[in-house]
Amino acid sequence: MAENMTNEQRKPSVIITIGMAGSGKTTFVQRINAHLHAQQKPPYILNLDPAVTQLPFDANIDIRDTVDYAQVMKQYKLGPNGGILTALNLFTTKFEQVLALLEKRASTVENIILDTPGQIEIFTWSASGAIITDAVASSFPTVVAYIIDTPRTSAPATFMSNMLYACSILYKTRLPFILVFNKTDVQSHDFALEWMEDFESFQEALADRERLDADGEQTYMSSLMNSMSLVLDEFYKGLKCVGVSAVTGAGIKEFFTAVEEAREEYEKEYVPELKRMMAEREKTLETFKQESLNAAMKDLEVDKKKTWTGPGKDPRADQFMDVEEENPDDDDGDETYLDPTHLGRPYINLSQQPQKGYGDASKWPRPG
Ligand SMILES: Nc1nc2c(ncn2[C@@H]2O[C@H](COP(=O)(O)OP(=O)(O)OP(=O)(O)O)[C@@H](O)[C@H]2O)c(=O)[nH]1
Repeated sequence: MAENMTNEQRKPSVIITIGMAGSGKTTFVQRINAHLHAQQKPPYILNLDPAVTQLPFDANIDIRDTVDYAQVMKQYKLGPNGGILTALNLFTTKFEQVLALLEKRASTVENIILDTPGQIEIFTWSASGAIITDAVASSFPTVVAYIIDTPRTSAPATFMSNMLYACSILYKTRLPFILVFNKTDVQSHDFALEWMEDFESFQEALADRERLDADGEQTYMSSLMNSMSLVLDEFYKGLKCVGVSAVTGAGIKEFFTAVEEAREEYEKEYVPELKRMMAEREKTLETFKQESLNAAMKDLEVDKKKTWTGPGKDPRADQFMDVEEENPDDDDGDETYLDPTHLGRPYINLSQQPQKGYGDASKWPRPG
């Protein structure tokens, strides 16, 4: 798909930067921004962190322009994390406008970068984070850049926790994933590559730090870590890894090579899955609509056939015939035949227009 596109048609890549607090997301965004500016290809940047006080780059769209995080905390009597989450939720209600702006700029930029809140779970485990991710991924080739603080991940247990977190995000978003080992100016990421490529070397690193219980047996923690590292071995297989230093700029070129590869993966794997999901959702919705309609018609039919045992003519007979022509202003108190609420189950309101925008889940399904 991507290969056939001319430059005019080529959509920008969206890079979503995610990482633990202090891993260097903002510095990394600043670095790739400088790199792209030096190549005369300025990116379009979205800041999604309402609590950041100073940004070392100019964001084209800044959540802080829309939502006053301090005011949100005060107004809703929230703590810092609740305030950030609520601010993000409020911003997400306007995300269709953000998408419209991105679409408008799509022909003039090659990269769109999202800087996410410092507290990783606010983006990765919130409905807003999922809506934003699905929305951009349904419109543009999107990759997740998972920023890792390399020096702080050099202990096997910490490394594994970080990888498990990365794994959970990968399975949640289903998007192409790049592990960005940051701060390589302080410590090289070679140890991580070795652990990821060679399962036994990681096992050895674990064994070096293994604590045995009083009987000289493996502790529960040690055996748990061994089992989990086996699971992760599978996860590492499809991953792209780069070592960078957001401070010195080392590895940034390699990062963009990885983005290019991830883009192809998006086209090959994410897009077909997205299309399949959309078609499936459309089909389910159609079936549900038809079933609701059939059920309503059947109920109507049953009622119609009920033998009238009262005196004189069946008073409902006229209503059955008049259903289509009925004047809504004639309130005779007995016009519930076509009101599906009496069925006591969800129904499709055929008169309701599909809701456009962020809430339209059928537009932004999540593959998988
Ligand atoms: N040595 C070194 N320090 C770095 C690098 N990248 C970031 N830092 C430092 O790491 C600290 C955190 O960097 P930030 O960019 O604020 O990290 P962040 O993930 O955006 O932080 P929050 O959003 O507040 O969670 C700062 O002191 C940076 O100077 C790097 O490549 N090398």
